[in-house]
Formats: sequence, structure tokens, C-alpha cells
Amino acid sequence: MAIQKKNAKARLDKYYYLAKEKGYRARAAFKLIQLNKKYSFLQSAKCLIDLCAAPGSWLQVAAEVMPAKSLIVGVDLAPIKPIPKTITFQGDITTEKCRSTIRGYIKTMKADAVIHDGAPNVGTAWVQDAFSQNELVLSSLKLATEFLAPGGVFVTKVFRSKDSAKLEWIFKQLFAKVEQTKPPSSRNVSAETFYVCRGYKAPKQLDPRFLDPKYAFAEVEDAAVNMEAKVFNPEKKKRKRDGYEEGDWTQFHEVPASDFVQTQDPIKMLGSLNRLHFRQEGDGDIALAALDKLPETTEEVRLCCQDLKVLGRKEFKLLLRWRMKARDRFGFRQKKLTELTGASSTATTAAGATDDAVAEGAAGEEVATLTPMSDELRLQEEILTLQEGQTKLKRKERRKDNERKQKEITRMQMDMITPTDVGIDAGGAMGDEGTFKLRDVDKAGIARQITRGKMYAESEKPKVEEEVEESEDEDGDRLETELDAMYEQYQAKREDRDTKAKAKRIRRQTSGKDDEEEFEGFGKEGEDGAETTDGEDSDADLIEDSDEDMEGEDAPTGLLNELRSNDDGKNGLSGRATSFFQQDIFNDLGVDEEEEEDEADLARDSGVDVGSGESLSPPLKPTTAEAEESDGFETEDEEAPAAEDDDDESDIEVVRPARTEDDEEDWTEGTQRPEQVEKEGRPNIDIITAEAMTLAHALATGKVTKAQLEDDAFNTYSHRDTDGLPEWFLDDEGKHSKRQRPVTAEAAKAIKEKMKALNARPIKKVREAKARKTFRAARRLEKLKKKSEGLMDEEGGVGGMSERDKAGEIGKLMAKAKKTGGGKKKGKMEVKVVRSGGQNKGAGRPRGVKGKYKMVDDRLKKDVRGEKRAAKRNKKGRK
Ligand SMILES: C[S@@+](CC[C@H](N)C(=O)[O-])C[C@H]1O[C@@H](n2cnc3c(N)ncnc32)[C@H](O)[C@@H]1O
Repeated sequence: MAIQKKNAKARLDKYYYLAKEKGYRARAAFKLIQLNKKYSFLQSAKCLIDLCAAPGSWLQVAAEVMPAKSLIVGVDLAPIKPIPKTITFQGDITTEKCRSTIRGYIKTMKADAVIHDGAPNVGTAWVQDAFSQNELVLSSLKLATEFLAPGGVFVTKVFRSKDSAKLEWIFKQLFAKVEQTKPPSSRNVSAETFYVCRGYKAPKQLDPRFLDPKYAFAEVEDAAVNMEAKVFNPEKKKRKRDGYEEGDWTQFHEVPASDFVQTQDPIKMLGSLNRLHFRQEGDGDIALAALDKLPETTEEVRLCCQDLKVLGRKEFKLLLRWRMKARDRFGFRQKKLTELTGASSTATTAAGATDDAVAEGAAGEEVATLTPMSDELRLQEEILTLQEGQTKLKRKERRKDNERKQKEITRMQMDMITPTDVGIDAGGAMGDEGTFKLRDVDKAGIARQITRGKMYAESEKPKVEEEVEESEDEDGDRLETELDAMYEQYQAKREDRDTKAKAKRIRRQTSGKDDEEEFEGFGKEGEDGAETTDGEDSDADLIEDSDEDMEGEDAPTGLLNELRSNDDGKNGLSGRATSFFQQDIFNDLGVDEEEEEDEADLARDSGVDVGSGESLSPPLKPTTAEAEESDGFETEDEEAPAAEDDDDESDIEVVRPARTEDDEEDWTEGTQRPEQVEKEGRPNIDIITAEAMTLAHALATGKVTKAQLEDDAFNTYSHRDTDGLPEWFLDDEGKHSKRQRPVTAEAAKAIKEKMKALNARPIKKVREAKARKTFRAARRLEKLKKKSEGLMDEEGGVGGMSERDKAGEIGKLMAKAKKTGGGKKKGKMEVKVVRSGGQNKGAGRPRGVKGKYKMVDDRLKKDVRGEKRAAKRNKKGRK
């Protein structure tokens, strides 16, 4: 039971939650959404039949995506709650009644799509389930053949089994294009797969046995193997799942090469044999000897004949050409040609065929029997193939382009390309003709954004790509956007319910901001290390300067100019080296705080206003407050100073690489964040996870050093390429793709002890209650003290209190205080005893009685009293 519950929970994945959020009745909705995203069959459909539609999530999707006023009919064994814009009814798709009901609804119309997601409600044995499922598929196909329009689409779920190949064969006879797919929302553990069959051939007549499970599954078994496909796509090897033929133990087949030359079906031979040999057995073989001596029988041909199973397309062609030449030599082709004069015109080449093998077909010799297909359908099929090829090509190009750009941006961000490379001597993508041609950047007016170092280029570029993508793959994008929006809504709702999720989001946003600040690729920084917020001024200056310096078209502007000026070199360094040392990482080095202070003092002494930014050598880093005050300077990450303090004063250094989800989790579960832990100037680190404790142990015992820890922090997960990935995906992935940190037995034990101690502590509520109690007791004592002091001070004498009376009074007060000492004890609820009978006869509360009451009858009362009296008497008698 427990296991079942656990599994049930594991099944509630993101699609389940998304379906809930979006209001779909089942997570299956996403299967149809994803199938439609890939094959786009719903957008243009005017009439759709959903077989096995309950509870109706596919119907919901169809109603959303299909054009308004489309006809959507859904049927299932189970009742389906009404769905707007759809017609639903209860029925068994294997029955005639269901067929006629559908006919009644769609009248003379033809359906553009028939979709089927049926699963038999059995759940006995897997084999039986799969068989029933296949039967159901055949039933749905039967309905599809009746209701589908020519060129229509049939989508069905099939459980992978030994019969699924047979089903596929049947689909291929009826549809121009058949594809098997498994949408991402279909669980990997499930054997279900989907067939999308497009271009319904609409044959005029169909043998009913074709769709009869009894015949269909048996007949296809012996279907001819497509040797042509086997020969021309030799790399597609299929496993032999049906077992081997009786007696064929070695599975090795060879024939004399002369047989191959003489055969009418060379392709079949090449597909089924292992070797063609030139061995002369017995009295010898004249044909084989002649063939062996032919000049066309080259070493290469012999080598190919050795092992047909390892040959590729090229080698098969070579053998076929060799065979043709040999046949020419032996006069076979001449003979055939004369025999078949006139007949060749009927066997005109199979449309569009270019291969040599088919060219042979033109000679009337070996024509592969193809399923007859109307011109229109063939055209349709060709268009489909062409369209698909084109889309694939475009997608590939786009992906390559994006990857290249992304790499360049990443390299820029990581300062792997120095500004010099970009601006002056870089060629290719960065050069004059490249994506990052600086002159264009300046013309486009975004130079100042780039010089500010915010890497706006990253968001600008994809925008252009997005536009292109939008027009090409609008539906896909829309779906992605919708999913993202849905996920955001879901997150927002979750945050409302769960404050932890909210805190996580805020932290992520903050860290996102940090990241942005961290990647200051080309930041034009103020000389004191703070970033210039008022970038306009500086940029404007840059552009103006360049205008003055350079004239004419070729004059580099803005960014170019600045980079060149950087190139001049300082402190005797080359331009390249200067650029390199201008990176943020070197900002902290070289000048320590003392030096800074000295220099500031020097500046002050010399009468220069340090704060105005005109100092000789201003401090490299202003304090946060200073940075905030100084006009025109943006504050660095406010957390930074706290983190630095940590570095200085604690042994346990908090390493802060680019934060990953992993780290976020660690912060929540393990150590506290550095900015929260300052207590009396010292880090107040509470280690509560075994991982953190292991790390702390290792650091304390010197097993690892800070530097190693830093190195370690940059791992596979720290710089993952997450651009363009939807947030829900990242969230989901973040839960699992994290680094497994080692845990030692001692650390685990230490944490266990710590937790034990923590658990032993009373909870806050109890502690508070105890404190309140003590406080009240103290107050009472104070009162008592005051009263007794008053009594003691009272004058004795006539009419006054004697010392004895005073002592008595104080004693009474003490007793009273003692009585009330335990707090206000709730007086025992009084239970009223009511005599039954009389006006209190019958059930219900007796009149005039409030609160708890007990009904007693006279007899019982007397009996109880009698018992008590008897007990008393007995007691006395014993004494
Ligand atoms: C996986 S559910 C379909 C889910 C549906 N596509 C959706 O999106 O909500 C499978 C359905 O097949 C139905 N089914 C099984 N055998 C059937 C039959 N012979 N005729 C009609 N429906 C059948 C079951 O009642 C079940 O509701």
C-alpha cells in the first residue's frame, strides 16, 4: 500500500501540475499538444473525431486549437462531462452502434483528423493488454477509414509489442506518410508510442479482412521484406525478435557469384546473403570461371563479395554495376531487351527514381512492385517530404547560428576575447564582416549600452533571431510562450501558498541581479572602481571625442575609439596587456587598504576634495554608503562587504561562484547566508547538514584549502548553458542536476547528535508558556510582599490588629496565593444530576437545565445510596 502511494506521488510530474493549472482534465492533453506541435494537424482541421476521449483532455485541446465552428465529436465507454464546442457521447468504438452514431453527428461530412488514445480497461497480463490495445487500434483505424477525408490524418496510440510492426505495415498501406513518435510528456517507463499517419489514400475498396485482428496480425507476419530498403540503407539493422528459421543454425548464407549475375532479383540477394563466392566445386562451374576471369571482376569487387553484411550503399552500387556489365558481356541484357521490346514502354521508370537499380527497372528487367498510388497522392507525399527536409535544414542552420553567437558572447563575457581582439585585430565573426562589427553597433546606437558593460548585445541579438523564428516556427513559439506563461501562473499560485517558494524566487532574482553585475565584460568603470551609472555622459564624450579625432567614413567611433585609447598602454605594458589587467579580477590587487588610506590622506593634505572624484589616486572600492551617496556611482553588490568580512575573519570561507540552483538549495538546507550571519562582528555559522559539516571538518583539519574549495566550486553545474530554456524546465532540472557532495561518517554522526539535542529542546510555545508562568508567579509574590508589609506596618493597640491576627492574615494570603499559584485552574465543570421521569420523561435536554447534566432515575439513585450505606456499615462492623 505504502509503495503504491509512493508510486502514485512519483507519477505527479510537471505535466500533471501544468494540466491542473491550465484546467485540462488529464495530463494526456500535453501529448496531443506536443504531437500537434510537431505535425500541425489540428490548426487546419474542420472536423475531428476523438475515439476513446474520456475524460476529455484531448477534446479540450482540439477545441482550443481548431478553428471556430469546427465539428468535434468525442466518444468513450465512460461518460464525458460536457466540453464547450464539442459533441460527446458514450459508446464502444468496436460496435456498429458507435459507427452509426458518429455518422448521425457528422452526416455527410468527412473528418480531417481521427485521433485515438484508447487503452483497454483490462489490466490483466501485459501480453493480453497489448493484444487488446492492438485490437482497439484496428477498430479505430476501421472507423478512420470510413470517416476520414482523402489526405486526412490518423493519430493513434500503440503499445510496443510484437504486433506493432504489423500495425505499422497496415498503416503504411493506407497512408502516404507514417511516422512513429513518442511525445516528451509520454512517460519513458510507458510502452506507449504514437503513430501519426498522414495523407489518407482513401482506397475505393478495402478487404474487410485487412482490418480484422484475426487476419491482420497473422497475414502481415509473412509480408515480403523490403530488400531494396535493406540494400540502400544497410546501416538500419533490425534485431531479429521473431526467432530464426528452423534448421538455419549458422545464419550464414553464401552462393556462387554467377548466381548473383543470373538472378532476376539481385537486390533481394544482396539483402539476404552474407557472401558471393568464386569457389569452384566438384567438376567446376563454367559460368563462375568466366566471371572470375572477367576484367570487370576487380579486386575491389572480390573484396566486396567477401562480406555483404558490412557493405555500404556505395559498395552495393558497385556490385550492381559490375553485375550489369557482366550480364552485358554474357549477352543476358541483349536477350532480355529483344524479348521485352514493346513491353518496356509499360514499365516506364518508377516516378522520380534515380538509382541505378531503378534504372535497370527501365530496361524491364527488375521492377520493384510498388503499391499503386495516384499522382495527386504521390505529389502530396513529395511535397511533405520536401517541406520536412527544408524545415529540418532551416532548423539546423538556425541552431548552428545560435550556438556560434552564443559561444562568442560567452567568450566575451568570460573575457576570453580581449577588447583588443574585438575592436582592432579580430577577424571573422568579430571582424569587419562579423556579427559584432563595431561600426554597425555604433550606428545602431547601442554602443553606449555595450560600453556600460551590461551585455545588452546578448538580448539584442536573440531579438533579431526571435523575429526570424517567429515567422518560421510561430506555432512552436506560441506553445512555448503559453507553457512559460502557464508555468509562471503556477509558480505565482504556489508562492501564495508556500512562502519557501517565494523566498526562493526572491533569492534567485537577487542572485540573477548579482550575475548581471558580475559579468561586466566591457564595463566603463569609474576610476575608483565603481561603475558609472550615468553612462550617457561618458558615452557621449566618447563619441564626441572620436568625431573630433577622426574624420570621414572610416573613422572609428565610440567604442572603437575607447578601445584604441586603452591600447596605448600604461605603466609600460603593451595595449593587450593593459586591457587584460583592466579586468575586474585585478581591481582588488596591488593596492591594499593602508595604501589607499595613505593616498587619500595625501590627497586631502594637498587640498584635493577626495569625495569629488578628483583625487590623485582614489580608493579602489568605496564603501557601500559612500557609493550610494556619491552621485553618478552605482553601488556594487551590497552583499560584497559582508562576504569580505567573512573572508577575513573566519576559517570557513563562503565561496561564492556564479550561484546555481544547487547552491540555493544548499543555502536553504545548510549553512546560512553570509550577509545574515554577522553576529558581534563574527560569523555566526550554523551548520546543519552533513555535507556542510564534512566541508567544515575538512577545512578545519586542513584536508582542503580555501583555494581548492574555490576551484571545486567551478564545476559542471556552475556554468551551464541555460539560455533559451523555459523556466519550468530549469526548475525541474535544478532539482536533480546537482552536485553530490561527499559526506563522512563523523560529520553525519555530529549532525545526528546536534539534531538530537535540538529535538530535546522544548518547542517555542512551551518555553513561552513556562516563562509566562514564572513571570506571573513573580508578580504574585511581589503583591504578597507588599500586602504583608502593609499588614506588618499597621498599628496595634485598641481596635488594632494583634501580632497573632497579623500572622493569621498573612498565612491566609499565602494560602490564597498558593491556591491560585498554578494559574487559573478551570473549575471542574459542574454536572447537574437530573431525575428522570415526571416532566423530565423522554429523550432530550430537560427543561431549564444548562450545561452538562446527568439523568438518573429514582431507582438508580436509591440503589447507589443504599450501596454506599451498606459499605459504610460494613466498614464500621470490621472496626
Ligand atoms: C487514456 S484514456 C483516454 C484519455 C483521453 N485521450 C483524454 O485526453 O482525456 C483511454 C480511454 O479509452 C477508453 N476506452 C477503452 N476501450 C474503449 C472502447 N472499446 N470504446 C470506447 N472507449 C474505450 C477508456 O474508457 C478510457 O477512458
